[in-house]
Amino acid sequence: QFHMIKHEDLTWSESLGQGSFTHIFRGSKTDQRDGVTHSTEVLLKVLDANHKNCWESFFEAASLMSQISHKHLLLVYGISVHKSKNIMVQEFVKHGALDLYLKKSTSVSVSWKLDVAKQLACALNFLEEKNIAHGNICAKNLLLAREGDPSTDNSPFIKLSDPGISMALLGKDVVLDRIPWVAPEVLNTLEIELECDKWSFGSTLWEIFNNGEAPLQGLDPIHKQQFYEHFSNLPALEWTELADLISQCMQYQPELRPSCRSIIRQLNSLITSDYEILHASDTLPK
Ligand SMILES: N#Cc1ccc(Nc2nc(N)cc(-n3ccc(CO)n3)n2)cc1
Repeated sequence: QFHMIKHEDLTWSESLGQGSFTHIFRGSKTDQRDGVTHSTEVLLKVLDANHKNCWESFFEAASLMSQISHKHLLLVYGISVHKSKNIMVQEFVKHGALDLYLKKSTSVSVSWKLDVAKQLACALNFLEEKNIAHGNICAKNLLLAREGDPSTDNSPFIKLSDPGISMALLGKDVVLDRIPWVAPEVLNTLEIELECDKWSFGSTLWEIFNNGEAPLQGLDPIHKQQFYEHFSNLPALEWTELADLISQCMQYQPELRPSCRSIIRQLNSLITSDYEILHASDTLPK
């Protein structure tokens, strides 16, 4: 169910960082189509050699992304296995991960952030309709394909990345480090259900409206675990309507979390105009 890409058709460029048990590199792939050689810029995601036992889960995550296609889901061209290297070949998304982009950009507008939130909600709605749980929703896994330009007011465009290695195979320390994105019930079951993605969506909303700042970033794993044991909530955003949506998503009882349709409806009803005017100070152009 996968397109296999020959290793000799891949060119490797610089390292772009790492994820859980993976390294990512910029690169390119060449392929012949009707006798013509095409070279495409790609993102090469390599599974660490010392986590080779995770290769099924690594490729399962990729196959999830290539069995279904949606404008806000990352395109996976295929996989390449060479000696001990397991490689996922993804479309190269121009502006990279949203968390880094938000940290770098001094001020993106409230409507820009809402637009990104709506796109993520649409991607989740699409997955929910197919009864597919993603399991790793966070700003680091939102990729910015188009910046959107404040002056011409054209909007950003994001793509949701692959979920990566499944929770069951990640160590407890990695799972604890994913607090508060990982839903509380997952700590016991290590199983990902649709409701888990709603919890993660709430945490990702918090990140987006806190300019990419990671929630609970200062806490060590023990204190992160206590955050759940004490049924704590993230600090509320000033924008109460948005803070309400985040707390609906981040309810400890999974069945009480809103459907994607409800999330989309609530996002659409958030009036950016008065909020933007009320808080014009923190959205001044750079
Ligand atoms: N400077 C810079 C820069 C870095 C990366 C890209 N592009 C890209 N394309 C993808 N398909 C996936 C990713 N990812 C980045 C983190 C993750 C974790 O999941 N993925 N980055 C573009 C610019």
